Amino acid sequence: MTTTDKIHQTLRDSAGMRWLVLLLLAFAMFCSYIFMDILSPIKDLMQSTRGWDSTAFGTMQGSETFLNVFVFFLIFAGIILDKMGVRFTAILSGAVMLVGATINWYAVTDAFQGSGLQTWFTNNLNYIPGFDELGISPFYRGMPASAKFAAIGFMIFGCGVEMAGITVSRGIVKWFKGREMALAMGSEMALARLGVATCMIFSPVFAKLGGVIDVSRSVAFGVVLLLIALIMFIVYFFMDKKLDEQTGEAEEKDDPFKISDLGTILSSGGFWLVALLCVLYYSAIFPFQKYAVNMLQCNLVFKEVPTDSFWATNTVTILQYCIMLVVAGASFASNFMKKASMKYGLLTLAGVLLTVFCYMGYMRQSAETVFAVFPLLAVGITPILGNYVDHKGKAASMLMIGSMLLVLCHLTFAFVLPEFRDNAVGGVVIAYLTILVLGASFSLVPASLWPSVPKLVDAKIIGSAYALIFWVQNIGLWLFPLLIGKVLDKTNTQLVADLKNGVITPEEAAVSYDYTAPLVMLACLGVAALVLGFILKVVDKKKGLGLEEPNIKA
Ligand SMILES: N[C@@H](Cc1c[nH]cn1)C(=O)NCC(=O)O
Repeated sequence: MTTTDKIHQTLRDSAGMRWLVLLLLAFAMFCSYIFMDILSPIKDLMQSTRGWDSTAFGTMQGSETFLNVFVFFLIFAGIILDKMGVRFTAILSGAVMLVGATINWYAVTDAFQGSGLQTWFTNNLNYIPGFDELGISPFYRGMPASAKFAAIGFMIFGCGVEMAGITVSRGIVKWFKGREMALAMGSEMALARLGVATCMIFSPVFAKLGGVIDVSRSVAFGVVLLLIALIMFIVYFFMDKKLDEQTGEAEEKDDPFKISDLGTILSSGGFWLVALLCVLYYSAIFPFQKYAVNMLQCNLVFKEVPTDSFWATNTVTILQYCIMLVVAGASFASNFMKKASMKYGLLTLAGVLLTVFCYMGYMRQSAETVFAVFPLLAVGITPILGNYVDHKGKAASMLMIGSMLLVLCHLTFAFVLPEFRDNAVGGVVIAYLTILVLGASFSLVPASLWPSVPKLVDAKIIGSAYALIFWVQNIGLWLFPLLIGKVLDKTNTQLVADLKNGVITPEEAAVSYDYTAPLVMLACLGVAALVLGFILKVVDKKKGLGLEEPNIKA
């Protein structure tokens, strides 16, 4: 390398620095995905220790996207990102997530119980003029005070996490454009999926640590991770600043946000088809994730796990997690090295380890370790499918196959799994197979949906297009956790009455719900997504949108 080359080299030109930036951004997203579902695997404990019935749980979980949807925060986040640039918005989103998470944590601590704040929240926020009339209030009369206050924290966190999502994507484009961009995006998404598996496994471990149940420990674990995420964003800030000093470019000034962009995007028929497919598909996935562990608890018989010693309780769980890291590492290495033989060798290894993982989960027999395989398969195959779309295309077909698998899985959970309630082995096998197929669906759709957006809108307005799709998606992510909770309480009237009359304990009630109705509702979303996928394929053929074409043409 000559002296001139050295002078012109920026941080972005160094592969090590580029991947370090990706690690910082992806790890921050990993932490935020952990917090997003931190309460999901302990729904039963929220009911037995904090009195959150399914409606309270669902209302609190749905509140995450409330401000994004109804106060249009996601659109503002897009504007802030355009005006202030990636590094400022990254730190802002990290700080917003941390503030929201801390409020959320305080709401579920013992200190909140019996405090003046609890009394205030019990007597107030029962009615929000305007929102109540429309039936979209994030609070209701009789909602436990801890759930109301937690919902406020989760709303603030939700603003931060969606802002972080669009900021990280823009950051990856800034550092990887013209280089390994698809691999970088796939790896970031894979690490986010690993975050979901991490919280499914570790949230209950923290809540039950030492045999004493304390749900606030799980949330505290998430808060600490979000603090680390903020530190990651701060380190990114300095690296990004250095890059701009080296290139002499002003940040993001070439792509400012204009209101007229929204009109351009909204007038595209293809954009609407993809946005609607996105809201239908993700509404049947992310809200389901919040109830899945409890659904398994209600449908499967699990062995009692000893709680007297940490290692007796958690050795298998920790080993499972280590195997999961190996699977994720193998998938990443196979993509990074881009060698077919290496890829299949590592995939075989991942398959073998996955089998061991499932067997260990079966031995350990707990709902959260069974469900933890769901994001695991997505970790393994999302980057590979992304690579397939890049080189072979077929995105519209993959959207249809993904939706079809989704319908199949929800119907199996609704009608086949309950038939195996008294058959410990059969039930766990059906659960594992269905979760693995659902994981494959969760790889097919994101890997084909997100790269299709640039084919439908102009590159100049891609940031606004993603913000708008996330906004439409957030409507479903607000509505469906809430609807699942309400439908659960409405279709389990005997259980709700027995709990009220003291016939059963909160512990028994928490794991005795019949999930058939909510699962059928989610399967219907999948059917609607499938129909839209079919229409998209027809429109693509007629109008030549290029969705079935590869991204990289030889
Ligand atoms: N809207 C984002 C992040 C998210 C997840 N749950 C709630 N918000 C998103 O959809 N990201 C894409 C993905 O596939 O994770």
